[in-house]
This record gives sequence, C-alpha cells and structure tokens, in this order.
Amino acid sequence: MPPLPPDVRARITAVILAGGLGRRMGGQDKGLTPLGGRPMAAWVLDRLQPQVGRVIVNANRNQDAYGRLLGLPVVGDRLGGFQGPLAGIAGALAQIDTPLLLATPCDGPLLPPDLAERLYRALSTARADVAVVHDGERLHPVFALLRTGVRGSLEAFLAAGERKAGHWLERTHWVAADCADIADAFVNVNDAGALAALETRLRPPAAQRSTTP
Ligand SMILES: Nc1nc2c(ncn2[C@@H]2O[C@H](COP(=O)(O)OP(=O)(O)OP(=O)(O)O)[C@@H](O)[C@H]2O)c(=O)[nH]1
Ligand SMILES: [Mg+2]
Repeated sequence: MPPLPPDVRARITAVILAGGLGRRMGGQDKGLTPLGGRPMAAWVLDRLQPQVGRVIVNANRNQDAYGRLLGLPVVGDRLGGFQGPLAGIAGALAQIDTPLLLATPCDGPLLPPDLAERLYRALSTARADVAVVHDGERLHPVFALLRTGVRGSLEAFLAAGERKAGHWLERTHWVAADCADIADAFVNVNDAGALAALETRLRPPAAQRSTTP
C-alpha cells in the first residue's frame, strides 16, 4: 500500500486509548503492563508515530506515568467513571486541532505499519466519516479513523447514556476497512494468558529454542 503523503499524515492525530480498568488483567493499567520489558503502550507508540502527525494518550489512571514514559500529552475521558472507549475518543476529539483522529487501543501492540493508510483509503474512497478495521471475521471499533466533525454526534450519543461503539457507528456514515490479510496484527491482550502467549511469540527464535526441553 502506498504510504500516506506527508500533508495527509500531518492532518491526523493518533490517540492511544489507555483509559480502561483492565479488569481481565487483574485491574492492571494495561498500557503500562510490560511486554518484552517495555510498557505495552510503548509498542503501540513505536508503530503509530511514523504514520501520523502527532500522538496523544488517553488515560484516566497514572497520567503522570504515561506522560513521563511516552513523552506525550495525556488527556482524560470526556465522562468520569470509566464509561468505555467512546468516552476516551470523545476526550481526544475535544482536545485536538487536526481534522482526523486515529484511535487505537493500548493493548494491540502489533498494529500494522500501514494502519493509517488502510483506514484513510477506506474513509476517502467512501467519503465516510468513520473508517473501522474489519479483520475478515469481525469489526474492531477501537481501531478507527474519524473525521473530527463527528464530535457532536458522539457527545450527544454519550450524553443520552449510550456506550456501545457499534450502536454509535450505526448513527454515522461509516465504512469498514478490509484488513483480513493482516488479521493477526489486531491481537488484543486482554488477560494474563494472552500476554504470556504474545511474550512467547515475540521472543527471538534462538531464545525459544533454548527454552525447549
Ligand atoms: N478512555 C477509556 N478507554 C477505555 C475504557 N474502557 C476501555 N477502554 C479502552 O478500550 C480498549 C479496549 O478495552 P478493553 O480491552 O475492554 O480494556 P479494559 O476495559 O481496560 O479491560 P477489561 O476491564 O478487562 O474489559 C483499551 O484500549 C482500553 O484501554 C474507558 O472507560 N475509558
Ligand atoms: Mg473493557
């Protein structure tokens, strides 16, 4: 896929969504949870940074640690009380001054180097307002590119007490970005088992051999 031209890249702010409670991870702050010796959010940042103009973090706990470790601005949720990823997206939309927002979760450390390109191509081809990753089997609504003009619609949705990303999408002009060829890139680290499996997968082959009995 051809890389995005620099002027398009400059129009995108990416937000790393790290505002959840991590209940399936024993309440850990998943973005700060080490993977291969580095916070999971640092893996996400490495892959995101070359794709966009700037990156921010959305966090509700440990905001100082995020700012310090990643060297990025930190924004909280639009609503208190851990209301879900849409509250984080709304928090980011309220802060940024670019026409596009790329949302990614903090627990998807293998996101592809052409995520912004794929989403932007889908968005512009369909002249849609939101483009969402589809891995061939299901949608991943937290991997999304949004035009910042959707802010009013999202805020109204949240103010009405709604929380489900799928329901909000239905109220927008959205399009799926076909990512079936790279479904593996959207691995989601939700619990200790998934983290351990990914640690093993990321270990260099020599290290894997040496631990084999
Ligand atoms: N800003 C914000 N982000 C959230 C919230 N809840 C989840 N997220 C983010 O949305 C993404 C996917 O959420 P989950 O995998 O369910 O993460 P989680 O809610 O922390 O974990 P569980 O409590 O185990 O569901 C992650 O990047 C989370 O950080 C929230 O209330 N606010
Ligand atoms: Mg959750």
